[in-house]
Amino acid sequence: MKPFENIQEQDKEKQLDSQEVIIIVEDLEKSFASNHVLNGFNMKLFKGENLVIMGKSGSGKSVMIKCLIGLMKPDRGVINIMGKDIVHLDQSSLDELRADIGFLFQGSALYDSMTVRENLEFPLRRHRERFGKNIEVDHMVLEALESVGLAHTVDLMPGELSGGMQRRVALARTLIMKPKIIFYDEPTSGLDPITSKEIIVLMKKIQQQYKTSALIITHDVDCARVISDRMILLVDGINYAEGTYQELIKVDDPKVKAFFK
Ligand SMILES: Nc1ncnc2c1ncn2[C@@H]1O[C@H](COP(=O)(O)OP(=O)(O)OP(=O)(O)O)[C@@H](O)[C@H]1O
Repeated sequence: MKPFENIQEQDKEKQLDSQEVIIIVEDLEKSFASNHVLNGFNMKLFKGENLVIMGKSGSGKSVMIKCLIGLMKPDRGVINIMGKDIVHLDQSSLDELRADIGFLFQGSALYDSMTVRENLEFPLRRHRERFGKNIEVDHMVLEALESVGLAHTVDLMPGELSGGMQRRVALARTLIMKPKIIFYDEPTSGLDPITSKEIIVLMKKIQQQYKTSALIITHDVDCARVISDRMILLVDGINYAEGTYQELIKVDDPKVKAFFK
């Protein structure tokens, strides 16, 4: 099946071509026996943008992310992140690169037996060399918590926080590493609409404050509408349609329409 194309998107592509590209994915293929999950997926993430990828359950979003972070080898294709060829990178270079990438995954839970402060200190201690000997741990912890509006929870245990607050602390734990790119996997899943909105607003604020580039996987159309500068719809293992939310909702193609019902 030929990917859906639209003229506005091609114009946008020309405009975006002048911007710095942070991630390039070309012709990505990944199969499990006869299950062809990715069939030539292409993607570019531009500096400073929030790119949303939507795909129905089982469409290969997690497989794609695993390939991007080097946890899974694609069968074919190019993955380049900040100039590094991920598919052929050795383990230590991969670890180094991953330190520049923040993750907020569904499973990125806090450590229940540690206070909020200890949870945030944990990645800092693991990557101490990244910030040098004289890092001001207390300051960094509070700064990260302040940016998610939760400085007052620093000495609480995760169990004393609501689900939404826990997710914000997990986000602070990601931010403390000063990532250049953030991967969000279903950032609003399991949250009520009001809390989801708070997280979405926060993600937008973080993009502006930290100048991060973000790849966001979500099923949440509201989240996609608010957060995305651009969207890719993953269908049949390819980037079936691309564009801004406003462009895509006008597309008269049944597979595209199915996303916005
Ligand atoms: N390690 C694996 N071995 C075999 N098949 C796999 C493996 N990982 C993923 N798959 C298959 O790849 C397909 C895509 O899975 P993936 O988890 O990427 O979907 P997804 O789009 O993230 O779905 P969801 O939105 O439900 O999380 C599925 O058919 C899944 O069974």
